[in-house]
Amino acid sequence: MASDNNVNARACGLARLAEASLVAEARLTPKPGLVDCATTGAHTDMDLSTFMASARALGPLFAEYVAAGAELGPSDPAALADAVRRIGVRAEAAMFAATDGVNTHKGANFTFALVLGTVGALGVDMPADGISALDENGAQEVLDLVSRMGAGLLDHDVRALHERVSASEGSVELSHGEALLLARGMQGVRGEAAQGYPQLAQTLLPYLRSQRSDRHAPGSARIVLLRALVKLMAELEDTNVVHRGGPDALVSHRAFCRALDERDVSDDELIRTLAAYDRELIRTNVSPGGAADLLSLGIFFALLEGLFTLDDISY
Ligand SMILES: CC(C)(COP(=O)(O)OP(=O)(O)OC[C@H]1O[C@@H](n2cnc3c(N)ncnc32)[C@H](O[C@H]2O[C@H](COP(=O)(O)OP(=O)(O)OP(=O)(O)O)[C@@H](O)[C@H]2O)[C@@H]1O)[C@@H](O)C(=O)NCCC(=O)NCCS
Ligand SMILES: Nc1ncnc2[nH]cnc12
Repeated sequence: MASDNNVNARACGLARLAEASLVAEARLTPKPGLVDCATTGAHTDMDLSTFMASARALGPLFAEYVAAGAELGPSDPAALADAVRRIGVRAEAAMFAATDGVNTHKGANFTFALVLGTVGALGVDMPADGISALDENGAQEVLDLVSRMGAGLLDHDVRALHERVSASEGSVELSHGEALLLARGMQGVRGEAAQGYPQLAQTLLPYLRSQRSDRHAPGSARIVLLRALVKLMAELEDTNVVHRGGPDALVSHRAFCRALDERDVSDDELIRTLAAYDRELIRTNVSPGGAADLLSLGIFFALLEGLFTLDDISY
């Protein structure tokens, strides 16, 4: 009985950190093209309250992902993927119910389902005062199991998509990601998962770890996370950008962010530049939602690694 209580307590604790990561991402300001405390970015159907309601609705399902992982363990990635996908369908429904049908976190839910199922399966604990729950090797072990689960899901979804298209007489209803997969071979969030979220492992986490020295200074986390977002946007093949602005929009978006990252501007100039870029992406209706999701994931790993506390990200 005690072990069940421990599992439930751990599941709820880790789910709270994941939910807090979604909130910290939504509240980070200014984010170009995205919903934050200042603007709704390139979105007319959602605002910060929509994201808060979405995160709150996903919280209990996040705990279910961890508990499912704890029950199954890491030995059968396909069974674990199947278990979290079944929960994920309910989580997606809970999100849409909380947002009146607006897609706030569909991609984030997919990503956190795989990651939370994995941390449950690997027995990752909650960080305690000054004690991290995960080190760099542990983070890579999580991403390796996520990659095995994601590869199976990608293969399944690509095969199912082609079967759907072949079986359909005429037009078939496709999501933005499915349309880009067929038209351009872009694998979107499914491809990121199948590769073990390379931008997280190779760019985002190394950068956050390099900034750990003054992480608790007031306002530090906000600036560090804004710079991290720029690094992500410079690299990510974000299907949101493409489905809204076409492939050329992704090329110019990544070029802008790469140049901004390389200039290593002052904090004040970073804020001014991102606020101005937000106005530009609003004008062109471009929203890098995929990068926003990966930032949420990076915040979650940073909490587990003790790089941030919940106070640090309560800006
Ligand atoms: C696996 C699914 C979740 C995939 O669903 P779908 O076929 O829709 O997949 P995609 O369109 O390819 O991407 C879904 C979202 O993933 C985010 N994303 C995009 N590119 C990347 C990337 N390279 N890396 C990581 N993540 C990426 C992005 O999500 C965020 O943006 C959305 C909000 O932006 P918005 O522009 O408003 O999006 P739309 O409403 O679609 O556009 P408009 O109409 O407004 O213009 C929001 O989702 C953010 O999270 C992509 O949108 C699904 O098939 C699935 O399996 N569902 C079952 C349930 C489940 O998840 N199971 C648990 C795990 S198995
Ligand atoms: N803050 C945000 N704004 C718009 N789309 C998002 N997808 C994930 N986070 C987002």
